[in-house]
Amino acid sequence: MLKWGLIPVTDGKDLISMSSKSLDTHKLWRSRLSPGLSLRGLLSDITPILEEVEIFTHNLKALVGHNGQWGQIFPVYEKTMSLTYDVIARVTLDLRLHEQTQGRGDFMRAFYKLTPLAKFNNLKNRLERLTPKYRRTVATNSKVLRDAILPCIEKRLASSPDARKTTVIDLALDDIFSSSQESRKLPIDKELLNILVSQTKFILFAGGDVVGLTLAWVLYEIVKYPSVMAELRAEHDKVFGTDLTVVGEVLRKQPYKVNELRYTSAVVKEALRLHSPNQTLRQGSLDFNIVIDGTVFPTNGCLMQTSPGAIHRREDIFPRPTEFLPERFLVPEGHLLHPPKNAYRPFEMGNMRCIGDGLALIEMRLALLYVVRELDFQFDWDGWDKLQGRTGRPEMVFGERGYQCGSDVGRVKDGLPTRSLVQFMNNAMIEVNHST
Ligand code: HEM
Repeated sequence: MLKWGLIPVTDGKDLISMSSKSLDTHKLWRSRLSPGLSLRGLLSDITPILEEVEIFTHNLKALVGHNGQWGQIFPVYEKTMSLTYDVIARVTLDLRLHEQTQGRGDFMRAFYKLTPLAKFNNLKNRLERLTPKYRRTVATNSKVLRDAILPCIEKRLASSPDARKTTVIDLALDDIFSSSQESRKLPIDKELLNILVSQTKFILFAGGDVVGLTLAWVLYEIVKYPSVMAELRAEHDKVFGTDLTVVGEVLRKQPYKVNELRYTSAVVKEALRLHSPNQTLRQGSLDFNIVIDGTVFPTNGCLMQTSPGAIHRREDIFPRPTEFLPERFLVPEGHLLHPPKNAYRPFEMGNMRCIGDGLALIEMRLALLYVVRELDFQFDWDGWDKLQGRTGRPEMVFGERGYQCGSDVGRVKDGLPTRSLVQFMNNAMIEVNHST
């Protein structure tokens, strides 16, 4: 069922689709794709992530107001999304999308034509797949993606055996060729090439929107809680010193320093607690039943859904559930706020647990490190309503203008309309050069 849903995006040759057919194949490919996303793999070449975070910061700084004023309103979600796709494409395959510098390109346009076609297998959706329009959309846009991905894979294949290899696909290729008699060169088996294209698309699908969304929520929460913002800035000063111009240099020499940002990490985790994916899906099987109060529920032929977001807001598990309390992730075991074992699960658990959690956490920590000491933010829904010509009662959920809406992983209402301002530090305004 999951495989059927993913066919328009990945041709059904991706990690999740593999799990529907054979858990062993899923396990093998999971082990091949994981090294490039491991903490060690990512920190061994942090430059691509840093470069993209630096562009993100530069772009936000370009939107501050002049003379210490708040700048124009912009949906910050669009910026966080461009950042995450630029990062993930580089980390996966050294594919440069340039979404942050050149705006929406052909690749992402094609990608976003395909992803809404990932749907449940029901009569209506089966009929849709028979239409010429559906077939045309899939064929045209899949070609755009393949034409961009294939040359990158071929370049990786052609690279010298001694060249330093850090991307997800590079390390997967190392594994494939280390266990076979063949050497790492073209041409390779056509089906293997198809699988690599499919896995690349799937990694973007699984890890793109969700990181962009979470980062927007992190910003939302830290603006709501000024004491958290202050603590973040204090930690950044403590770990990296107060000279903001050397942060990149320090990180390039000592990437492991990012692990010293314990409070920043806790802030990201707490934002993920409150704004977790609404659902995750697993394929049921003959050998897996759910037992509730002694009643056995077979799962074969069903999709099972969990909702980490709902668990994370249970008061009996997470006391003061609606408050933003990063200290939950800093207090020792046994403390009332310490999350009980297995309760905190934004990346889910088990053999299909997220393999991109390390990248997500590093990227968000770095974005905060670069941005919060340079800029202040405010969210201006009233100003946004005016710009959109909206009148009438504002839409709210739980008394807040900022809420999650939309389908799939969702999006932040109105893309989180934001204004930014240069941050004052040590009574001196940080220089922001509007012309760069
Ligand atoms: C805040 C960020 C993220 C969240 C909340 C998240 C959440 C999840 C969850 C809940 C699952 C498990 C689904 C299930 O159990 O059925 C999952 C799987 C997965 N995620 Fe993530 N993810 C994030 C970022 C990423 C990133 C950045 C990548 C890639 C670079 C990624 C790649 C994957 C892959 C490949 C799987 C499938 C694993 C498998 O089937 O073995 N994710 N993610």
